[in-house]
Amino acid sequence: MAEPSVVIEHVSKKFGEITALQDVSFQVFHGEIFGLIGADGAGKTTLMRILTTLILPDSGQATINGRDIVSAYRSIRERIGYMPGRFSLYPDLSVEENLRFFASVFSTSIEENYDLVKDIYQQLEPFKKRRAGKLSGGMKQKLALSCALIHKPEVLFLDEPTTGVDAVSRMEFWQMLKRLKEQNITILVSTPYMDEAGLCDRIGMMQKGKLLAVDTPDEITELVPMQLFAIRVDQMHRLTEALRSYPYSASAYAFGQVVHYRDRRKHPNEHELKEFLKVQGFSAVMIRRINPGIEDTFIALMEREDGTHDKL
Ligand SMILES: Nc1ncnc2c1ncn2[C@@H]1O[C@H](COP(=O)(O)OP(=O)(O)OP(=O)(O)O)[C@@H](O)[C@H]1O
Repeated sequence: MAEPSVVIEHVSKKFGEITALQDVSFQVFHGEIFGLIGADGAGKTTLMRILTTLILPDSGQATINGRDIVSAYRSIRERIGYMPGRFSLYPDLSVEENLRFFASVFSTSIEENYDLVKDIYQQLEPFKKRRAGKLSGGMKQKLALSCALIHKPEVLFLDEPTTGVDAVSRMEFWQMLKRLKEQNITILVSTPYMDEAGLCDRIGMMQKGKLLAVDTPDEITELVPMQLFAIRVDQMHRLTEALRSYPYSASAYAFGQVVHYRDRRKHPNEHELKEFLKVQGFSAVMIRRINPGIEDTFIALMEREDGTHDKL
């Protein structure tokens, strides 16, 4: 097992009455891509801000490559890169000026660490005189990543780097992260996209300031044993509600073109379920057994945490 790079122990943070983080503990290993997933307000940004030494935790501790985030904040800042969720560039500076600025803050130059950003920055070079504010979403994101990397950080913190970015740029971005990982950079990245969660080495699922689970994408889907069905009918808009009223229903939610239905019996009876739906007036009922994905597991864990159903 690799050595831990980021160690978080019992970190809590409140803003007035709001609990942003509650007793969060986990580790990120050297050279790992660790994904934090959670809805808006789950506490992902607060955790990133604590780890990047921008705000202090109320309690608990954390270290980055052995350095304490409170007492050693200066040396940590030299060793990490941070790409905040909000636009972090200077819109009136050109592409090149932005990168030069971030390099100078860390007393380095573009030339000195060009190798690390070359893959990414090459794509921006034709636009290097363009003002950052005038770049497309995907290009802004590449520039922000270049700026976060230009001082050759040991650990990279990326807060929802692909939000609002088109699908192709999202894919390219993840390929870049894989290449950075190969250079032994540890990456902690938050994302609201479940398909991206599947690209991480391990993921942490967060809800309302709590860490619900940490595991590899494959293993995490085994955390909540469940029998899941993908169901399609002629009148999809009524289906979720009808399934929720079925006496054995644990949960039902729309999932793309189908509804994912979880039954709370050990050995659910598909035939009965089909009959029930027919009596409810549905036709062309198609029921398929499926294995839970990351999102299904996350929903099940959230429901369990919320106590919205105690049937699992
Ligand atoms: N400076 C602050 N003052 C007051 N409340 C805050 C502050 N920062 C965060 N919060 C609250 O703490 C909770 C966690 O917010 P946080 O931004 O960490 O969540 P998040 O998972 O990153 O979501 P988002 O994607 O919306 O940023 C939210 O309820 C938020 O409103």
